[in-house]
Amino acid sequence: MAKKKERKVNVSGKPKHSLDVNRTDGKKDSRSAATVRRLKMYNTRPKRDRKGKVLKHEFQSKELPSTRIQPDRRWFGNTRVVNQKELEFFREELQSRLSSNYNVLLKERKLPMSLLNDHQKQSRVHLLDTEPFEDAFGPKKKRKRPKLAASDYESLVKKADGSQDAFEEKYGNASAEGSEGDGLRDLVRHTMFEKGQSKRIWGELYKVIDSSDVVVQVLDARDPQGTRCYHLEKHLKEHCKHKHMILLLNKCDLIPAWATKGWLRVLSREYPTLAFHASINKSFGKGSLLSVLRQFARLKSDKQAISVGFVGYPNVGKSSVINTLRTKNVCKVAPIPGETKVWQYITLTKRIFLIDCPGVVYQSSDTETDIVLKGVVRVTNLEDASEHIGEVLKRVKKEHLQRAYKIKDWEDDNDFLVQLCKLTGKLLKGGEPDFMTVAKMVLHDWQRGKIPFFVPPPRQEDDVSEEPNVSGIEQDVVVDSSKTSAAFRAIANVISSQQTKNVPVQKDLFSENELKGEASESTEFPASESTELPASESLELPASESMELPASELVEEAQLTES
Ligand SMILES: Nc1nc2c(ncn2[C@@H]2O[C@H](COP(=O)(O)OP(=O)(O)OP(=O)(O)O)[C@@H](O)[C@H]2O)c(=O)[nH]1
Repeated sequence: MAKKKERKVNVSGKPKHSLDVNRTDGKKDSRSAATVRRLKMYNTRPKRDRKGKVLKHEFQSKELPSTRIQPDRRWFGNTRVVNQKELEFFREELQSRLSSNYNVLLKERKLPMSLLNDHQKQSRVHLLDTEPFEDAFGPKKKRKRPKLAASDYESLVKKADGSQDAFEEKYGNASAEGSEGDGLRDLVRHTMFEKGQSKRIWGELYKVIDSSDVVVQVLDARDPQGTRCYHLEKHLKEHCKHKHMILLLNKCDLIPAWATKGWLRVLSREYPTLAFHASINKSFGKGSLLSVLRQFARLKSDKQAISVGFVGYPNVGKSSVINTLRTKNVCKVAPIPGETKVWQYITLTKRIFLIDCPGVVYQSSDTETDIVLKGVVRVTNLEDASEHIGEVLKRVKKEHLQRAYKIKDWEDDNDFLVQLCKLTGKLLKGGEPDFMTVAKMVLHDWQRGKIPFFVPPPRQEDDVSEEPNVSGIEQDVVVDSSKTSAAFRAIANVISSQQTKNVPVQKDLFSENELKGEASESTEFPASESTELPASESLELPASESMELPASELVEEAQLTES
């Protein structure tokens, strides 16, 4: 009889089995209970009949034994399955938040954004990049027939022609007109008219945007839409969804209060908008802007400090706004455009940094005169200033010009300049009128706001319900904390309360009628918002506006100009 093989005895008494939790085996790390459980799981095999059909499996559902779960590694990953309804709801909700300028996604990375962009991926399939033509479309093609909007080649060509015509009608004519209108002049346009458009300036702008959490777009209250940079807004919307943008209507002292309020209503439908008058001693809107910035700092509580970038057209008063906030001349200010050359960091409080940016102009169809009148070009550099005077005479009311220059009447711009030369004694040799000097004088006055001019806000009889969307500042979809919603509510309150304040106006610029202006005609402004202020008070600050920064919050100013 063969001797029974003796089992090896574990002399040490320590278990050695690989699936034993207590195994130490002389190694540093023993297997954890979870690892052992997992390893055991791999050992379970289904029970099959002779033909190989699964009869029973440990992981099979007891209620529905014949159901099998499709194996997929995603079951074990960090993913969630949602049904179509939930997905649609998510898409709609997020899309509406994204399209509103009052909402910002604070933590975009925590959202499955790819669910929104799925269709975009599909619409850009570059078939021939991945497959040879023969495989995709050849006679022995391996793929299904693509879905074409046309049944045969002719109708496809017809459709393509039709859409080309439609495109040309929409854009072609515009470009043709543009090139006709400007003609050769465009080619010889002085580089001076491309101020604020250079690569260097745009580089500065992008540096400021990249470093900012909140972007304040400063607009000239006299022509807010004309000094808006839509390109920048689009860029922020598309590429920097987590950055907040607010509009600041600066120089509101140069337009009647009803116009300021009208613009506030119109613009705040798109972005949170505040009115501002930059002045170190007698400012307006400083308190409101400071509290809005503080709320933004609260919103970004995960950061030590927030940076606020001031961007906008040249000469709209970006540096002046920063000086007003600091109650100190920390940035260079000048009545000429292009004073700020490089970006500049200013410390406002321990939690808020301000960044001044050089004025930026986006290429548009503006004529040379438009560019001059927007204050982009330095008047002293103009070769022929008198050619822009016609437009000034068109835009400014006659009574203002009569009052400013003491000229009673004129036939055209030439006659106006001749009379002005005589009145001011600007004559060349032989008594010839010095058009150049007086034209520059008028343009200087225009740029500095000495001749009253403003673009009135669009009328809004249409909708009472379409009140400024300040209440639209709601809590974010993602960060749904009470702190966030409190901050947004506070910002909304500041913005709406500013619309009921008395806006200071330089009274001597306008006639009584203009100051009352549309306000008296309009039913939109309640009596409490009357723009009427005693002359002595015309530039006084409302009590709540005289908000100073607490001394403790002010830290040493640090001007870090670009090295
Ligand atoms: N009346 C009035 N003038 C203002 C106001 N804010 C600024 N200004 C004037 O506008 C001019 C331009 O101001 P800046 O602060 O240099 O403008 P900027 O936008 O920094 O200009 P760049 O350096 O070209 O970018 C100065 O003469 C200011 O005095 C305002 O609220 N009211």
